[in-house]
Amino acid sequence: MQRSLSDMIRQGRGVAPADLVLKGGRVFDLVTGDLTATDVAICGDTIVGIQAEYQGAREIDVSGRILVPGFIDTHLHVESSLVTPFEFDRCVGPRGVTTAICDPHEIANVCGLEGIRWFLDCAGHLLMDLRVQLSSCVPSTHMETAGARLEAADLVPLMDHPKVIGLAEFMNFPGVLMEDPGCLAKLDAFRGRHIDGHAPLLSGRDLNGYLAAGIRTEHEATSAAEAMEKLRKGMRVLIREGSVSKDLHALAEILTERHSPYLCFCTDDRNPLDIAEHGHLDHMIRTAIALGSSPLAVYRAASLSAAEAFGLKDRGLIAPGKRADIAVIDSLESCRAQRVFAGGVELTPDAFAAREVLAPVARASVRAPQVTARDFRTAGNRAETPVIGILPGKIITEHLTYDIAPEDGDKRPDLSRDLVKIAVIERHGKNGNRATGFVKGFGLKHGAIASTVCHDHHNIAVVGADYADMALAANRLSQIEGGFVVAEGGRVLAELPLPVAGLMSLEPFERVREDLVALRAAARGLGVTLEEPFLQLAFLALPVIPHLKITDHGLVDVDKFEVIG
Ligand SMILES: Nc1ncnc2[nH]cnc12
Ligand SMILES: [Mn+2]
Repeated sequence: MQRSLSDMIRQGRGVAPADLVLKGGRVFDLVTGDLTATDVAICGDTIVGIQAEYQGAREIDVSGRILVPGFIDTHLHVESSLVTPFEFDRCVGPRGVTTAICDPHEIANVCGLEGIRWFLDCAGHLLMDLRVQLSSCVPSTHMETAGARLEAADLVPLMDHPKVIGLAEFMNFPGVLMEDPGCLAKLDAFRGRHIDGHAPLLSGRDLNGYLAAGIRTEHEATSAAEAMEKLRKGMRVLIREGSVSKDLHALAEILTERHSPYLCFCTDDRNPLDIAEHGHLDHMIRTAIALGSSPLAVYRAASLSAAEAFGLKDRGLIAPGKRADIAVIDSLESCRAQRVFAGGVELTPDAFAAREVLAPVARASVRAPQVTARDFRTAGNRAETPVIGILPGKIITEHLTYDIAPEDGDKRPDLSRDLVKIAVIERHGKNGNRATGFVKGFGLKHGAIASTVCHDHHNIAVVGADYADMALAANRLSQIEGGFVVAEGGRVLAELPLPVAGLMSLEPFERVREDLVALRAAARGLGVTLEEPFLQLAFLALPVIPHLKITDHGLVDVDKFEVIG
């Protein structure tokens, strides 16, 4: 909690004992790169003294440890962790993540402002500092049916909320370039404020036009060349390592000390299984150093550069006057957090247990039509068929074309060519739309997988080799308030209910991790070869990521920005 100025001045000067002193450690100085042996004096939520000896009302011995500024995830969707903000706080805080800048457009696509307000309310009860950007593109385009629509007038009343930094990722980049009135109204309302970007593969003059609109960051860069063009044009590049989008290896070469002030880290969408198995930003730090980036460059990206990119001047260094966000780690290279302090509060099980947990919103959010096997037939008299090509570890898909000859009026899955059926079913109770298509890359040989996590409109996505199993999996989602289902031979093999908006579980993150292990095993039993099939499925519906996607309106050629069938 915040102490008086007099208390902080006295404790910083050492004329009064500090509230807390971390003694005997070495601080990693992200300005000079030095590792300096020093006590760290903390008064309330603020660091007040370093590079001197201090006494404290409470003293913790951190001898042999290294102290680094708390890590900042600069772009994520908490919903993609599949747990509530409270469980997300408890899951990643102890790994050193003390600030997270989220875009709640997933829940906003289901229940609009109610979801954003719930996130803002939750943010006031967490130990980490969760900042909530205002979702700029709900729905992401005109080519999908979402549960809500947000215009500039909906967002402006929230723009000065203390937990709001600015406008969240402006994904509808075609809408910006085409001067869509709704897009321009939002950009105008937030003019001069922080606006996050999302412009995968956009370059040249069109990128210049997009940036001229005041958009400042990019987390969708998937190659070093793309990232360098965007750095050179003044964007902050947020290097991403999520559960599906894994760009760290491709971008590690640009993570130099020279570029590090303009580079940050983010996860975007990372589930509790990957967090448990590999880590969160701590995983990115370990990996980036192992790939050859210097610790100075890497820890700057994880904290100081992020703080400066988002105007969070009160953090990013272990220095007097900064928030007491501190990770006590074993070594720079392994980055295993031994103790973590957020705003001077140590992140312990008791501290998490003492939080007031708010009741969820958006229950019973699945209002989809019941479907039958017949609903998955794909009519068509031309054999030439567009097919979504999956690129493992990417959310960018290929626009493939295969000849699939209709049989008794239906284009059926062809497992010999790994061409399986995909469908999207509108589930917000708006119009009952259903669209079908083909996808290559799952490896699926039997059964079906269904999900209400279906970026970003979060309708029902179902992929399968058997229509009856597809119907069973899709209909089961209505019974469990949404989530993931694996079905085969007329039976549900595994499921993970996500009753909050059809996106988040009410269970502890440890339980969700266990359920994900069972789901992935069940999916592998169907022949699925993808490491993360559920999020990979979820992204096949996102019409602001090139090249071919599918929504409840039909197949979307993202490059042409139109529904093609
Ligand atoms: N959840 C998400 N929504 C929109 N664009 C994304 N790119 C990666 N993750 C995304
Ligand atoms: Mn994005």
